[in-house]
Amino acid sequence: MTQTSTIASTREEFAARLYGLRGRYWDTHPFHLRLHSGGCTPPELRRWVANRWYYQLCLTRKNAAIIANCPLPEIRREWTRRLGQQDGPQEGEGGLADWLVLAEAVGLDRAEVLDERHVARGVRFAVDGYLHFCQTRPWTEGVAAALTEMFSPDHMAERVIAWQKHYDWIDPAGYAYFEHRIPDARRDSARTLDVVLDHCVTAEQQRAAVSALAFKCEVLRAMLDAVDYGPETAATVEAAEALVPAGAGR
Ligand SMILES: O=C(O)c1cc(C(=O)O)c2c(n1)C(=O)C(=O)c1cc(C(=O)O)[nH]c1-2
Repeated sequence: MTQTSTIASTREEFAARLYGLRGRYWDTHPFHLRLHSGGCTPPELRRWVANRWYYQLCLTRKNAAIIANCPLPEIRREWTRRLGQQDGPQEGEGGLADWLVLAEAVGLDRAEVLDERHVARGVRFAVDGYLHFCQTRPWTEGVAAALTEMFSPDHMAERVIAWQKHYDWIDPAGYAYFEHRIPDARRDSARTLDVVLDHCVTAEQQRAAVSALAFKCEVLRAMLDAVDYGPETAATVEAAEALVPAGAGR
């Protein structure tokens, strides 16, 4: 029988345990490797962008859930700043607006992103699972799950270089999202790590934080499994209704 330790790690050991999950980050997923090596077709690249939209949409809601679950005013005050990052101070500004510019830069219409027609069912389940996790777990675990951002800046920077090299048909205006996000992610993730190290101090809390970060790595990789699988999307109401024989039940 394996014994789970009841002795908390030191701050340094705990940070090393969190960094230890680096290998499970989505940068090494086969789809990302292919995307960065120039092996994706334009429709595949568009599928990645249209599916990531669903993740971007979830970010403000999961941050609001973390705030709702947190009893500490100083953390709530600080986390509130993150609510504006995707939504922006007004219409047409912020991360979501930048993502729509990216979508157009790769040849998608705004409408087909907004109506989520390309969102794969696996992406929907993975992202909804992440939101549910942040809504139902202690706030410290929601914060720990955001630590994938520690691994994201280099990956995002490599993405921009790879796309510019291999997909020169992309309108450069589309890179604004990553240009804004890379410095923000460096700053946010350093702060997120401090919050986790400060507030997860018992062996149990530290174990839960490591497991939250592992879960988030699985969420991100599951999204890519679904994007890699193909263009089949989740059944919409319209698609379900199309299966009903004409006149049936009417
Ligand atoms: O493009 C990427 O590879 C990537 C990864 C991640 C991540 O690792 O969670 C985020 C983002 N981008 C991102 O743009 C973003 O706003 C973001 C917020 C969060 C989070 O968990 O709070 N992760 C990420």
